[in-house]
Order: sequence, then C-alpha cells, then structure tokens
Amino acid sequence: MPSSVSHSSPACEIDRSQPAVVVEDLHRSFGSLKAVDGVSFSIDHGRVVGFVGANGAGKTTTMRIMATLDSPGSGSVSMGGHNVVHHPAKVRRLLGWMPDSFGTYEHMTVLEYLDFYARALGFKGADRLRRIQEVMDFTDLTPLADRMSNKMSKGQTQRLCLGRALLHDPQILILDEPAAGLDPKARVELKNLIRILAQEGKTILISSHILSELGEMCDSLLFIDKGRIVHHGDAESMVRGTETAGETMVNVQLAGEPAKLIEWALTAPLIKVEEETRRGARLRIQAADDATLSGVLRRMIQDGLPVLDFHREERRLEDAFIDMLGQIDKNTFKSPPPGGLPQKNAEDAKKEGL
Ligand SMILES: Nc1ncnc2c1ncn2[C@@H]1O[C@H](COP(=O)(O)OP(=O)(O)OP(=O)(O)O)[C@@H](O)[C@H]1O
Repeated sequence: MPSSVSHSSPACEIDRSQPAVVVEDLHRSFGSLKAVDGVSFSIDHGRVVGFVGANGAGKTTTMRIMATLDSPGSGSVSMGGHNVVHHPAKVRRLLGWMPDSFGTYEHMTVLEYLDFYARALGFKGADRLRRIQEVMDFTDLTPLADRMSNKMSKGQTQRLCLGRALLHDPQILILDEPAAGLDPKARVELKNLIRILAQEGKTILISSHILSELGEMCDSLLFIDKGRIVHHGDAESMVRGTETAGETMVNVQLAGEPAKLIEWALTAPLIKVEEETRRGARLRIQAADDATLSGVLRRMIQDGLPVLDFHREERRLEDAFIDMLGQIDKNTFKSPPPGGLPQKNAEDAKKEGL
C-alpha cells in the first residue's frame, strides 16, 4: 500500500491562524429532542480526535452540521476558518466526509464510481485519471477497479467510501463510524490508512464505539453524552481522571465452573463482580495494596476455588467512560443471595488481612 495520498493542487485556502475546527455552543433539536445541546470544542491542525458516545448521543448530528449537511439551531461551526453556514462551498472543498452508511450505485464499477465523483468535483482529463489512480492505490482498490461497487465486502466498501472522501485531497476529514461492521483484518487496514493520513498532517475527527482502538489512534478523545460534551482529553488522562483511589480491577480465571467464583465473590468482603467472563470474572477489589490483593488470592484458594489465573488489569477506557457517565450497569454489582454470608465492612476486612 502506498504511503501517501496527497495531491499537488491545494483543495481550498485554509486559515492556519485559528484551530482547524471550532465548534461553539452548538444546538440542534428535533422537535422537543435536544440532539445537540450546547456542544463546544476545537481541534488544532493535524490532530486526530476520537468522537465517542453511546447510540443517540449526538455524534452524527454534530458531524453532519460540521459537514454542511444540516444547519445548527444555534451556535457556530468553523472549519479551516470558514463558517459552515455562511461559506458551505469553501468548507466542502477542504472537507472529506465519510458517512456511517452510504449508497453505492448499481451497474457502476469502482473505477466508474470514483470517476463519477471526481468529475463532480471538477477534475478534468489526465489530472482526473491520475487522481483516481492515486486514490485507488492508496485505498488498495486498484485490483478491484472493475468490480461492481455494490458487490463488495464491507471492508472494501468502506475503503471505497474513504477513497471517495479523499478525491479532492481534503485537509480535514470527518469519519463517522468508519470501522463499524469491519472484521479485525479490515479494521487494521483502515487504521493503517488513517495513521498515514494523520502523518500527512490532516485533521481528523473520527467517531467509533471501539474505544480501545480510538485510544491508540487518536491524540485526544471527545466524549459526548445526551448532546453535551462531557470530556475532552487524551485517553490516559481520561483513564486516570476516573480512577477510583484505592481500587483495583483483577481478572480471575478458574479451571472449573466460573459460577463458583461469582458465588464466592458475592459473599466476599471488598469485592464486587464487574463483569462475568467465559472462564471467570473481572473483579473490582476495594484495595490497591499488595498485601490485601494477595490476601484475596489466598482466601480464594483456601475456599477451594481452582484459580488458574489472577492478575491486575490495566484500567480500560470503556470502564473509565462508563464510570464517568455514572452508568455502571447495576446488574453487575449483585447483592449477596438471601441467607448468604453478610458482607464485612471494608475496614474490618482490611484488619483481617483481606
Ligand atoms: N433527522 C432526525 N429526526 C429526528 N430525530 C433525529 C434525527 N437525527 C437524529 N435524531 C435523534 O437525535 C439524537 C442524536 O442522534 P445522532 O444520530 O446524532 O446520535 P449518534 O451519537 O450519532 O448515535 P449512533 O451512534 O447511534 O449513530 C437521537 O436521539 C436521534 O434519534
């Protein structure tokens, strides 16, 4: 795969005296529903920012306004120094938009599809053919040039959609869920393309539900919930910021029935079941010191649990996000069964070396 997809002619003038993207107090409602409710953020040139939020949080609505496809109720958005409402044509010239779903046309090959959009963008003659070839090489679509565009795999279709968005060599890219539905190999390929685009200095806003991948790929993460930005920072500070002092997440695997571990954890002091896993569970232990953690392991073994693996986990971005929103699924914090052993309080348990 080639290492670059830059084009010699600039797509549109871009004002570098201000951030590439500035969103200020953006609102957009559908009837009584406030889909975007006072969103503000900015993105510096050449940064890759992940846009994260639950279904219906307001990501697509925000991105569509940024891409000039919808109008704000109030507030303002400027892309490359151009206001999306006052100068949509300028914004479109410097912007590549990859929607979360897009239509391909029947009876149109990959080459014809890209050619159609290249013509619409004003490319002419040899320049157009050269540009299409550059984009097909970059997205690894050259071997598929004659393939019907509506008869491709999801990964190939996403590469075509990205290729279409790159034709005019935009400086800013907005990618809405580009990795959705891709298998692991296709996700890695897409991630590599995004990494190269980032190295070329493009400003990229990318939404996804796969937080761990976004954490690796992005300089910072923008978290949105119910139409409001709830955090903007790098993945590490996000994880640190939501860390609960004195807690440790431990992943435990058993040789036998995982249910035994869950049953045991329900009655054990200091321990909550964060998530049941195929062979055991992730446990949230209200302690961070070695003595207490080794005491927990000792107690498991004394109580006859066939422990195969017991290790501290790095805190996951998903956990941090859920904690931040205060949306921990209460079902994972099960109460002791009726008639079960009473929970000791944390202080008592610590005194007993647990
Ligand atoms: N055209 C529309 N008409 C009515 N409601 C809409 C419209 N577009 C979006 N909404 C609503 O606005 C809210 C935000 O939707 P949006 O698509 O922006 O969320 P999202 O974060 O992109 O979600 P997802 O991850 O599911 O794509 C949702 O409740 C959605 O149902």
